[in-house]
Amino acid sequence: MSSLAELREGYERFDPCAYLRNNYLPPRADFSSEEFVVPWKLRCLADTFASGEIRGQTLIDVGSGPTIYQLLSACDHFEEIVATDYLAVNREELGRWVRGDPGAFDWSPFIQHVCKIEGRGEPWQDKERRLRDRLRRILPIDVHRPDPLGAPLDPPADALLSAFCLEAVSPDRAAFARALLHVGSLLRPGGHALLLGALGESFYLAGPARLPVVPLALADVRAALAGAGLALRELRSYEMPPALRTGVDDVHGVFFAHAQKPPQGH
Ligand SMILES: C[S@@+](CC[C@H](N)C(=O)[O-])C[C@H]1O[C@@H](n2cnc3c(N)ncnc32)[C@H](O)[C@@H]1O
Ligand SMILES: O=S(=O)(c1ccc2c(c1)CN[C@@H](CF)C2)N1CCSCC1
Repeated sequence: MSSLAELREGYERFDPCAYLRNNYLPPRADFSSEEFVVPWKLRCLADTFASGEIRGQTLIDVGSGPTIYQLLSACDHFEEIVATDYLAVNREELGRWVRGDPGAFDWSPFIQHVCKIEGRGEPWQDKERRLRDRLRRILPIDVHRPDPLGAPLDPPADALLSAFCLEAVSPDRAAFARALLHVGSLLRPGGHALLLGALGESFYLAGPARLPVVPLALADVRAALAGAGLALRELRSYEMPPALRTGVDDVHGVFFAHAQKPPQGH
């Protein structure tokens, strides 16, 4: 079993470029069929935001890493997007994309796919510009702290999103549940939490880093949400096809959870 110290040491070797190459370029970045993981994951988010129920001033993304795909549907429904990560190298990579620096990762295939499935005929450049305009803060975070940002978010977020973070930074299921409780404190009463994550994964590679992951089942996700006082609205899962098991990790599936913090006084 890993420890927090081992995890922190592992993340000091995390290479954002290798991580992006492993997960966000072909074969995993395959948009050709709804059966592949990218369309499934982006559709989960697009469908959830399409209702219009989840909206407000601020959405916080916990453990953003060097990626922005997870924010493409959200950015139409919040005035401000706050990205967060533990590593400066990831916050710097996000900053390069926001500024449109040369050499920043090209997310255009993901932006084009989201515009296609949202079905409004929106030019992908418009969505790219809107996310760049609304992604205004990129903050350090540690989900193992009761106050993950070091100070309360004022005002609390109207929505929280987190993708492939909590299980990838927790040594065991109890730590995963505690981390969810900690980040839940960033959310206002009545706010929505959207979680994407790995099922049955025990490790992943990011260049010289080999990171331990706590292998989760759907029951563990349910239990952690309940323990964090978040009422489950929807829980979906996807089985990773053999073609997408490329050796960069041993992920078996992906989950998508939509939960809600009870309104004040409940
Ligand atoms: C597997 S990556 C997920 C990145 C991105 N959200 C995605 O969907 O691909 C996990 C992220 O958690 C970050 N991380 C590591 N330790 C953390 C901690 N204690 N608190 C918050 N984030 C942490 C890492 O820097 C990394 O960017
Ligand atoms: O599901 S993915 O293949 C994916 C995306 C990210 C990750 C994994 C899998 C599994 N290992 C995680 C380590 F924490 C990170 N995917 C990559 C293309 S876009 C949709 C998400």
